[in-house]
Amino acid sequence: MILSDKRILEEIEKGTIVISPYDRKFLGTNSYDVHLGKYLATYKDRVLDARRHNEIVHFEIPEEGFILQPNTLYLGVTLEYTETHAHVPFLEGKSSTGRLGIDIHATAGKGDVGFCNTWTLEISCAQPVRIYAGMPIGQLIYFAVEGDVETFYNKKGDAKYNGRTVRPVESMMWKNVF
Ligand SMILES: Nc1ccn([C@H]2C[C@H](O)[C@@H](COP(=O)(O)OP(=O)(O)OP(=O)(O)O)O2)c(=O)n1
Repeated sequence: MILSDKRILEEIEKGTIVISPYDRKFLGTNSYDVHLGKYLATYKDRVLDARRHNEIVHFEIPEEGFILQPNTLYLGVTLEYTETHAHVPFLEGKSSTGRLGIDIHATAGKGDVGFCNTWTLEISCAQPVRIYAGMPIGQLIYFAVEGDVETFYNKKGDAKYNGRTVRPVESMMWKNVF
């Protein structure tokens, strides 16, 4: 079950959903619009290695915007810091973003109950496209959970992406043992 606008508002009032900054006008019928933060990053190396810590270089989107190029993975970040303590948050693109040929996540759209942070975006594009800090980029939807949660993401000792990061966070796949 996906939460409606009224339910999202109730959860925000209870504190079980936190979205910061928050503006009522960004609440849709059953989603909340999130915006692109000013930091982007790209990997230093062209060839990535899933077993290694692949380092990234951060940069700021200038006032006049930044042109994304195809065949490059950009890491972006939502302007919004979020906390979701009782539901499963999902990050989805916006139709208007998709119609510009922009993908905002690569395979990972699901969040965990207890996730507290900004969202890292794995951005790619179909053709060159200029993007701007602060533009609407995606939407959060919230699912009700069936059953009790044993380990909330923010209580998991090995959670890789919890925290309060204003810049995108690179893959921590290297922390998995395989
Ligand atoms: N595009 C996305 C998708 C998810 N997340 C956040 C919300 C999730 O709660 C958290 C962890 O996501 P996964 O469980 O998919 O990631 P991993 O399994 O790789 O990491 P972990 O071992 O920490 O669970 O990352 C994010 O910032 N950006």
